[in-house]
Amino acid sequence: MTSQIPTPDRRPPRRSLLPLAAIGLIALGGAAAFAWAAGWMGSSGRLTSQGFVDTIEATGADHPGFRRAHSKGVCVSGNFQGTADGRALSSARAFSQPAVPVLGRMSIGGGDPHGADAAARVRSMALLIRTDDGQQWRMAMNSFPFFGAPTLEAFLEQTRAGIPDPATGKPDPAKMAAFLARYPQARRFQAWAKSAPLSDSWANTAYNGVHTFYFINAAGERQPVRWSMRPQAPFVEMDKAQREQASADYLAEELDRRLATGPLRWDMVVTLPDAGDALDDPSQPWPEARRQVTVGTLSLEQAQPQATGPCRDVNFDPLILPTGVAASDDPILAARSGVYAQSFFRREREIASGKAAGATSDEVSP
Ligand code: HEM
Repeated sequence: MTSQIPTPDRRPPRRSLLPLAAIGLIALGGAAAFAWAAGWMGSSGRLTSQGFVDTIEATGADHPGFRRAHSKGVCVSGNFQGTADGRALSSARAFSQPAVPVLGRMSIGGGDPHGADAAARVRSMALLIRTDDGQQWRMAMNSFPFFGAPTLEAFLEQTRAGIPDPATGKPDPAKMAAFLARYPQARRFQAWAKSAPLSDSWANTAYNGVHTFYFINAAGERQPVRWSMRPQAPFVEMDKAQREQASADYLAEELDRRLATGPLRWDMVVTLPDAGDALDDPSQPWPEARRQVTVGTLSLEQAQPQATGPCRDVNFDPLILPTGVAASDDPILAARSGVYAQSFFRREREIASGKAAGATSDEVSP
């Protein structure tokens, strides 16, 4: 791995510590009673990002200084080049500036910063695109094609179902069964998780933004989109036996080998909905036949361990958007901003107070 990744702006993101007051509006009737019972509401009675992060933390061991989710990853860097089709849909400078510098992070799902790469069902890509007009576009995408829960309350219940039972040290399967009974639409995600083949690399995996955003062009026209990064590297499946034999840092090592031979590229593709497609529920996929437009190419050139790399202290808040891109009314998207800020605050405080040796050494694994 190289050490030439440019140092990012370490100022707190503009939306850091954004309270979940807005989300409080959705806590109506039974949902509010449920959230209170679930421990997600603070003593003020409001929904809080602190409560959500507390719940995530309760699902596993403490790892001071690390992200509370997607804890294991590496920093990457490269550039983004927009297309004419991208410029027609959005006035974001990322589509018109030649080769915009990108700082990113490739990660695996889960809260264990020392977990086995190949065992992770979910792989991820986060990007910070900084354009020469002083604006930033941050995004955090996953390998799943749609989210696993239709609402915040549902996702909280799913997260709580993953908290180990003190009697067994393992999550109680009855709680996950209760979640699926209450939210049958979540079975679609379970089916994806069981059946979708895993690739043998971060480089040949597609990453999906999942939420709806709006692209706004120079004429002020607003187009709903969902974006994905589609790898130019061909898909190669990694079967169960190969995954079980792989080293703990398999994905990072494999990425280094590929980068040593040249840049890795993804096409940024946006899907446009038809009337009636869900705009505010990321658990509802849009039909495959919807129109798709290639709006840019991402090239990654370098990687670096997160403990010493510039992505460690970045909050890839998906609501930090440039002019020309706007958030939809998806309440899960809105909630992520506050929850990520809370996770960021906790991990940075642990690092600053010297409680996070594992997150600051130059070793990714202990
Ligand atoms: C309410 C729903 C969600 C919650 C509560 C949640 C929670 C979190 C938390 C706490 C972090 C760590 C943030 C940090 O410390 O910087 C995180 C990271 C991440 N999340 Fe989520 N998440 C949610 C939904 C999603 C969705 C829908 C996606 C993708 C489509 C996603 C993708 C990611 C990625 C890629 C990262 C790692 C970003 C990085 O590399 O820094 N999350 N999430």
